[in-house]
Amino acid sequence: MSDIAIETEGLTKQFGGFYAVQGVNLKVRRHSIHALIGPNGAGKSTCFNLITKFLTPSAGTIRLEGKDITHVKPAALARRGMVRSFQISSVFPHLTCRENVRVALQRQMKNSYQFWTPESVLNALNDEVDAILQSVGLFDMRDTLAVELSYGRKRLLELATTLALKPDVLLFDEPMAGMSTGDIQRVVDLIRTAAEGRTVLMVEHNMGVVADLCDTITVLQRGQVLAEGSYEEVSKNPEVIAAYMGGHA
Ligand SMILES: Nc1ncnc2c1ncn2[C@@H]1O[C@H](COP(=O)(O)OP(=O)(O)OP(=O)(O)O)[C@@H](O)[C@H]1O
Repeated sequence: MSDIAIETEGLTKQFGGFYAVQGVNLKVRRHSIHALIGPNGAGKSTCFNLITKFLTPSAGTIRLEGKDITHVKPAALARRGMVRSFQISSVFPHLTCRENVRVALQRQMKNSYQFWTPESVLNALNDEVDAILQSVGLFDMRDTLAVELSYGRKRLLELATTLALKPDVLLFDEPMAGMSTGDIQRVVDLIRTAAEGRTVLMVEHNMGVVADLCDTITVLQRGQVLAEGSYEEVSKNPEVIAAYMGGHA
């Protein structure tokens, strides 16, 4: 078995005549933490949205564990073990933290439509729910409605619901965006823990986080791969430095 979890070949997205992503060949090693970085407008979000199937590529292929997923629907990806985190939509505002995580666990157990599941069975899930809430630091707020949580805590709850799905591959789009310094450190620690035995691909602007957390970094510029390697390697690359200076980043 190859050690590549996600692979893109010639990945391309055109908007009108404009190439937002052009011929991107990406290899994300299994059980690594891989970041997509680059100056504003480099094509990171487009690339990420192509891989998570929120956008349809104009050309190219995407493989997950060697299987072509180019035409697989986003909802079907979760069943293949690939889950995109930090979608506000993954949290139900009028359910408590506990209920939110429980719903996600039930989804993972493919019980989501069994509304008649006896309360005793559901209660058996509570230990697992509480363990997940502990791990993200929300145990004390287990009975609080999601809508009442601060922004940072809502994001932690989203991470909890994502972890409850037990994904093999976790995808994060700017997981630190809008978070306080304290929450950033918590999420860095959480992602590091969550990444054990999993593959993580993320778009991240915070270079401190990228340096601290990521094994491999792909630098995009004008829709193409400019450089790839460890943070040490790419941060010394003169072309990368020039790209960031040009982008005033
Ligand atoms: N739906 C769209 N229609 C037309 N152009 C688009 C569309 N989405 C993105 N683009 C363009 O594609 C290019 C890449 O955008 P993208 O958002 O992928 O870059 P990015 O690297 O994520 O940037 P940022 O760091 O600013 O989020 C930009 O020039 C953007 O204007």
